[in-house]
Amino acid sequence: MAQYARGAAAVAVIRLHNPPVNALSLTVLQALEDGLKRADADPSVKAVMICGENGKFSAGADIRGFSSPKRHGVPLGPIISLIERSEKPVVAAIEGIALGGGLEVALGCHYRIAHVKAHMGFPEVTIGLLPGAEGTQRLPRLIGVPAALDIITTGRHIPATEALKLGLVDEVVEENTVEAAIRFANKVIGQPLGPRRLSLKPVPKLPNMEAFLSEALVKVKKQAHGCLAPELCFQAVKAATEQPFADGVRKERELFNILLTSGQAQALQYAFFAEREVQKWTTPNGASWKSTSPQPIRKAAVIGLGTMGRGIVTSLVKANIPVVALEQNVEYLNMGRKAVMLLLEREAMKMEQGAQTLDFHNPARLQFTVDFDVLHDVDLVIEAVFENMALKKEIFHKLSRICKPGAFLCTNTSALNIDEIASATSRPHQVIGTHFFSPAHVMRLLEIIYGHHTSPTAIATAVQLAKALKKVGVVVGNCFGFVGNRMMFPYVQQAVFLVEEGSRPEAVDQVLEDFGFKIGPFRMSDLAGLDVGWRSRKGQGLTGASLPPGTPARQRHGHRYSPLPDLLCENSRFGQKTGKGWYQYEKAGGRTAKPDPWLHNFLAQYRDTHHIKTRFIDQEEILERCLFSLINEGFDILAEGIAAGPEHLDVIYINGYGWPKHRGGPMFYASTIGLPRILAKLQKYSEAHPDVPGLQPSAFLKKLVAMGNPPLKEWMSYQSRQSNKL
Ligand SMILES: CC/C=C\C/C=C/C(=O)SCCNC(=O)CCNC(=O)[C@H](O)C(C)(C)COP(=O)(O)OP(=O)(O)OC[C@H]1O[C@@H](n2cnc3c(N)ncnc32)[C@H](O)[C@@H]1OP(=O)(O)O
Repeated sequence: MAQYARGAAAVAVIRLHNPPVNALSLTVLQALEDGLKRADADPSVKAVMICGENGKFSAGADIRGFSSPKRHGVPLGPIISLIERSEKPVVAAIEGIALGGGLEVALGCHYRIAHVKAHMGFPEVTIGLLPGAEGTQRLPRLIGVPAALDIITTGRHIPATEALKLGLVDEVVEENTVEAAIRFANKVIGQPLGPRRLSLKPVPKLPNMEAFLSEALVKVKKQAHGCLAPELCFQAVKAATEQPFADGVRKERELFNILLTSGQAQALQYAFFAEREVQKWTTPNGASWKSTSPQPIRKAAVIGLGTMGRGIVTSLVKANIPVVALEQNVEYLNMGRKAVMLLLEREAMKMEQGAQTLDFHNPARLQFTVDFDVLHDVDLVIEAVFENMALKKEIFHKLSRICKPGAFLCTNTSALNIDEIASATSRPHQVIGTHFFSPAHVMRLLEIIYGHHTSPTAIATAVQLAKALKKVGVVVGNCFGFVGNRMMFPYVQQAVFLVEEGSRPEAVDQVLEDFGFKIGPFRMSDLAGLDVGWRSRKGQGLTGASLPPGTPARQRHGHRYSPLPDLLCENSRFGQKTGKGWYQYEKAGGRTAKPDPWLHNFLAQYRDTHHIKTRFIDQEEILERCLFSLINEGFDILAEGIAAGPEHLDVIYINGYGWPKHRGGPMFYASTIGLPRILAKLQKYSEAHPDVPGLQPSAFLKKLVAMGNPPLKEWMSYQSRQSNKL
């Protein structure tokens, strides 16, 4: 709702009230309209001030309302016009946030006063929409086309100080914003309102508007990766430059409706709520966020300053957590120190642009050492050495001796068994997996893996750490590859099988990049380094010296196996770092992937050697075999209770594996395709390839189809406790 009250003297106060973020529900909008009409009708009211309850103006329209079948109700646009038409000055007092429809309300007001810590923006593009309450028409009239396009097509939040420079707000205050706005309203009583009505203003002209717009469109399309909303946001702003206000509003509405019914908006809004839902973690034995408090992390340590360790140290410093960084010897320590300092200097430069500072030259905040004893007083250790169980166990054994009793011991691993690592310590309840993604100071995902003995407090503390690092922490159970990599294995395996059968790396990558992945599986493998998987396969006895003599080249444990990735490594093709992998690069460390005739020849010879008849593989088969095998593994993960729900898998894939957010994550995508279709296709492909377990439909998928393809929200109610492997 919105509360109506009288402020000092002749100012009516309308306070938006809908905790926690004052979203503009139908009730709030109705109350806002009633308040405006009441103020208009009262001759003793000379001005109106609109603010939000609890130090937040408004987070905009209620996002849940967009997918509600009863969406029709009080529309926001007309209420904003009502505010603008008021004959009494209306002042917005912006505290906390004014986002989306909230900012549109503020733009309808004649004046805007913001608190210095407030943020504003039009994040609609991030949930697949555009500012559909006349915002695309008012904002360019107020701050000009370049700034409006930037804000509307990126959805970025801008701080009040920037808003003041852009002319988006009239005043920024450090004191009580509501009182300042009431004083301001009193001062402007009687002043002409015409020039303050944005719908009456012309859009500021640019000397080269046409050229500017065509360049801007190219940039917007390039960054969109198949997402519709940025381009339609652009079209709406363009309409403001070409048409009168009323026509621009009509165009805005038309584009808004296209987006609303596109399916992408639904996917992006699902992703928005999924990200919040996974914060409310639970485990199969009943531990949960509700009943567990995290421990404070006042000081942390990172062991190992390779690529991952460097990124993790940088993340911790950025989060203002004092860090001890440890390496095994002085040579590695110096190399690590240099690399960390370089990363931090770059981060400091970026932060200075946003008027923030980064303190990392102070040894009390960042200390480098080779001495384990220095870790005696840290609250949490993140071990980030390479994937070697024996080494990790040795380190954890040492840590459990040196660290203080309450310290949490985290291992950054992408696949190894948390329980086995924990077994090397005297405190397995304080051991937890924290799987960072590279580069660790950039990537948002943190997979948090609890073992058999991990305490709820350790889980809560790791979740809290993720928040402090501005990451999305997703809590999952312990199995080989956890959630993300476990689902990735069959996906990459299919990509390699497709190449064996007749496709090419560039063809497979193209299909998956057209689908919306930032990078296809072969480009990704080249970037990560082919030797990483090779080492792991050697460790598992799948290749290398420990392979029993006589093992068929293309079979392991009775299942199909492709030795192609091993053969590339045997030819010293490790990917980008060696300038050759599935592609060729301009030099070792180069980044521009070019199809490689050597590889094409090599593939032809390989197929000849193994009597594989090359066949043409179409895009549909590439997409389905890669994606459906990944999704199929997801159903097994859900059945085993490794993740609490499909949202977890989707958040992991969007934030850690470049899955296109506008497709909502793999499990959401599966729900939009329809589970019966996925099952039928998997059945078809598994009949053609009976020796590939990843294509055998998951029992849980079959069960859901048998239960009538229930909506994603209901899937977990069909999971049986017996199949829980935790
Ligand atoms: C016909 C024309 C109509 C429309 C034009 C207008 C369109 C719009 O306005 S679309 C909405 C645009 N606004 C947004 O996209 C803002 C989304 N929210 C956020 O970015 C963040 O929530 C926040 C910055 C506002 C706050 O962040 P934080 O403090 O980290 O809290 P949470 O994100 O955890 O949010 C708390 C709580 O609030 C729920 N929530 C937030 N915003 C909305 C919203 N706009 N509608 C509905 N619910 C919202 C969020 O889900 C959390 O709820 P739970 O605690 O239940 O998970």
